[in-house]
Formats: sequence, C-alpha cells, structure tokens
Amino acid sequence: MSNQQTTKCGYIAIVGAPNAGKSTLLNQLVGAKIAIVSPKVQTTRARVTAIAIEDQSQLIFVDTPGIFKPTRRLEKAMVDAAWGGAQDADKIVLIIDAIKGVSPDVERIIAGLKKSGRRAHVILNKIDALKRDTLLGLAQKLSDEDIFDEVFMISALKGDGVEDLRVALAAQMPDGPWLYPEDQLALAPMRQLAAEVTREKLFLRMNQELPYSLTVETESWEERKDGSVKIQQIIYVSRTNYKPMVLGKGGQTIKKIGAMAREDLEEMLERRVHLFLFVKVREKWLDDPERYREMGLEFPKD
Ligand SMILES: Nc1nc2c(ncn2[C@@H]2O[C@H](COP(=O)(O)OP(=O)(O)OP(=O)(O)O)[C@@H](O)[C@H]2O)c(=O)[nH]1
Repeated sequence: MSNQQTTKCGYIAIVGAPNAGKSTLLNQLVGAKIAIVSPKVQTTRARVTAIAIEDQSQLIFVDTPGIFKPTRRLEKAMVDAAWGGAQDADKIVLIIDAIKGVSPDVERIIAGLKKSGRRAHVILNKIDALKRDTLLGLAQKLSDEDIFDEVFMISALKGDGVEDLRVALAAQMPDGPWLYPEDQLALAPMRQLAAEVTREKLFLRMNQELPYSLTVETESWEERKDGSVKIQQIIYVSRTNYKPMVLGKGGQTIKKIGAMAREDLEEMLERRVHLFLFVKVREKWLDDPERYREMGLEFPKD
C-alpha cells in the first residue's frame, strides 16, 4: 500500500514536425528500439506507445506521427491521430529541430496548441549541430510564447540532456499506481512493431518514391518450442510494376531486406527469428479503411 502512495504514472505526447527527432528521442528515453528512425520524412505512420521508468514514476509515451499540413487522405489520418494522442495526454512536449528553428510546420503546431488551450514543454533537439548563440536566441524566442512551461535543450542522437528531461517529466507525472508491469517496455502490439522494422529496411534500401506507396503487415506470429519465433509478413505494393522492384533481380533485394529486418528483430526480441516476406499487389490500399486500422489509425471521413 505504501508503495502505491509514492508512485506516479502519466501519459506524455511528443508532438513535432517530421524529422524533428521524435523517434530518436523515444529510443533514448526508453533505452530500447521501439520506434523507427529513418532520414526520410513521414516514416512514423502509426502511434507507437512506449514506457520508461524513472525512479518511482512510470512515463507512458505516445509518439505521434508528424503533424503537418494534410493534403492526402493518409496524411490527414496521421494528423488526426497525432492530435488525438496529444489531447489525451497528461503532458504535451513539442520537439523542435533546432537547426530548422521555427519552421512553418512548427508554427502550425504552435497554432494548434494555442487553439486547444493546452500548455506544453518545448524540446530543442539537435544541439550537437548548432552554435550556442543561435540556440539561445531560439530558446528566448520560444520562452516568450506564453503556452510553454519549460524549454529543454537536448541532442537525442548523442543523448545529451535526455536524462534531465526524463527526470523532470517523471517528477511532473500525477500520483497514482503504475498502469503497466515493469517489464512491459513496448505496448505497441509486437506484430505491428515487427512490420515497422521491415518497413524501415524497405525505406533504407529503396530510395525512390516507391516506399511511400507500400505497407507491411505481419500475417502470422508463431512462438516455437525451441524458443524461436516464426514471423510471416506481407509487403503490399500499390502497383503491379512495383513488385519486381521490391523483389529485385533473382529476389536479391527482398532477401537483403529480410536479412536486415531479421537481425533487428532478433536483437529486439532477444531470440532467434525466422522471417518470411511475401510481396502482394493491392491497388488502392491508400483508400482502404482496413489498412488504416492495421496501422492503428482512424480512417478520415472526408
Ligand atoms: N544531429 C542530430 N541529428 C538528429 C538528432 N536527433 C535526430 N536526428 C536525426 O534526424 C533525423 C530524423 O530523426 P527521427 O527520430 O526519425 O525523426 P522523427 O521526428 O521521428 O521523424 P518522423 O518519423 O518523420 O516523424 C534522423 O536522421 C536522425 O538521425 C540530434 O540530436 N542531432
């Protein structure tokens, strides 16, 4: 009972423009690979939830997909999901790429925050790549905005300032019992997480427009007696002529992608993984509500 009185627990929404470094920060905060990191924009499609424990506090992070001006249907779903996650949280944290500063994307988020009437913390990320004067000027500019409580300066990549941030957030969580068992680090269903890993490899491997028109789903997940796991995934492409591109000559490309994904999965799951990838053509998946549900997103009405 006494333990229950001293514990804290709360939800934290990390919002930010694409490429601000949300995934990198989340990985640092939690200390395990749970969100994907890729140099391309718009990689985090679905919300990934992760848990960090700091002292007596349990921090439940809602990593939101990039909030940006929606033009297409998928993008609109991502923005809706991002704001939905932010509204439900105990704390909202806006992460800004300090190299880019207050970009139009950031302005849009700040406007959204003001409209919602919520206060937030600001994180200035990528301080490793910035001059001190530029950084301080930016921090000053943001602390003039009356919706922000605190400004943190970090390098998610190098880990600088991340510990301070975690400690500060932990102290600010509401009192209450922990909602999740200590060993449950990643809430995102493992199947979805495994699909994200493969999608990350596709992104890295294929550097044209193609990756944006494909999606990965984990079809089956089979725990084996010998402690290994057999995972089957389907890579859906939107056009017939994309299929051979994903397969590569003699299946070389997909083989390579599979090998890279398997390696990551084995590290994450700490056991042997047998990964089987299949490529299927599914035209118009971008307009199919079912695919959105698979990614943990609501299908936007208009
Ligand atoms: N120099 C530097 N680069 C960083 C830092 N944090 C992240 N990056 C880089 O910025 C890029 C984007 O990082 P992500 O973590 O994928 O960004 P994100 O906000 O999750 O992106 P989306 O998935 O598009 O929402 C990657 O190339 C990272 O390596 C940092 O502290 N310093």
